[in-house]
Amino acid sequence: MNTNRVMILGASGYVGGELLRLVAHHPGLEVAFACGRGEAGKAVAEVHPHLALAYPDLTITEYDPLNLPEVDLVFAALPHGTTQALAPYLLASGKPFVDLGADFRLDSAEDYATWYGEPHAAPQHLDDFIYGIPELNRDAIKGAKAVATAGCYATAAILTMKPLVDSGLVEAGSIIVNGMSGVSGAGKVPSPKTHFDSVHGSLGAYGLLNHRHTGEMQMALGQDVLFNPHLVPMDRGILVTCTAKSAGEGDPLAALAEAYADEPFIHISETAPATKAVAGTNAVHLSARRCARTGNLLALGAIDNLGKGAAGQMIQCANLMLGLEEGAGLTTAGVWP
Ligand SMILES: NC(=O)C1=CN([C@@H]2O[C@H](COP(=O)(O)OP(=O)(O)OC[C@H]3O[C@@H](n4cnc5c(N)ncnc54)[C@H](OP(=O)(O)O)[C@@H]3O)[C@@H](O)[C@H]2O)C=CC1
Ligand SMILES: CC(=O)N[C@@H](CCC(=O)OP(=O)(O)O)C(=O)O
Repeated sequence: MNTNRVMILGASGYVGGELLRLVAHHPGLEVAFACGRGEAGKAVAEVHPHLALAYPDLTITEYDPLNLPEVDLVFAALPHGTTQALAPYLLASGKPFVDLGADFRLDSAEDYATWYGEPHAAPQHLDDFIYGIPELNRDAIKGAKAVATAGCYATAAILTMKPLVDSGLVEAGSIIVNGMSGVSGAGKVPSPKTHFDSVHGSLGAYGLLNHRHTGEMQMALGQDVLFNPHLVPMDRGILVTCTAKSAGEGDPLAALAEAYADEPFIHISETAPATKAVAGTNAVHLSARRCARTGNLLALGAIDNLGKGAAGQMIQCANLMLGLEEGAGLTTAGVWP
């Protein structure tokens, strides 16, 4: 397999660290530049000690969007808003670009303003990006120069509910997504809400009624969604427990099995999924059933927020864009316990 040289923007962050970890074992990618901001000048082994053996000589560097080096693909795992300023340069360079921030995920500048509370700074480039969930948009991603990979909660909720919606099993507007995330979903910089003392031994809801991932869920599912996120005292993982009123008699588990029969990263089971089984992987574990008493639908999905919810999905998209095998570098099995 040819080796493609990649540049990682945000390499000193949590997702950037996960990208570095996955690229270290990828047969078709190698890290040419690992870029950061405040951590520039430090060794990768200092910023990410778990990667010391994989990258003994690599240093985090600054980057200049006006002088992008010769690379085969750019990954960006930067705070929301940052790539709106970078996109014009990256797109002009013609280099394949996989973005993880929310800047180019939504269909319109109006939707972005609704969910992010600020005007979009580069609305002319919204149409240049394909929404990055390969199980939904594989062919479009293959031909894309720029992909905006989905948010972590959104990935879990969309993959869990879309087959049920597409099979006509869901009464429109009745979907409720209860999402539970590990604290790494909030990035590496602690806040009063993510401080150890706030999270340890506690479970709380946040972002009620207006969490920004609701917009992505509604865009992909084509109907209103009530999304209830919760912060869980664990490092990694997202579980979504979704309910909806039933609009048909079909079996929701069969709908999942049929929709994802050929999907290498999706595992369907009668057993309710849990986050630990997907930790460190690109796997999506799904289950669904109908409540015999109420007739309501229940569907569950588990992913690693840093894996399929972030770096894993970015690499899956990059593989498609570069013409590599879709699962290259993503075959890691989980760990247990
Ligand atoms: N964590 C998760 O599970 C998921 C995160 N995301 C999204 O991915 C992106 C990255 O998340 P995450 O890795 O958790 O965040 P972190 O806070 O852990 O890392 C942010 C990275 O961006 C760099 N950075 C910060 N501010 C700027 C800036 N103004 N200009 C350039 N670089 C900057 C930091 O560099 P330095 O530290 O050197 O200053 C660091 O490398 C975010 O948009 C996030 O919403 C999406 C899905 C899941
Ligand atoms: C636990 C936690 O705080 N999770 C983040 C998840 C979103 C995120 O990381 O951003 P993306 O939109 O890029 O996925 C949050 O609720 O804001």
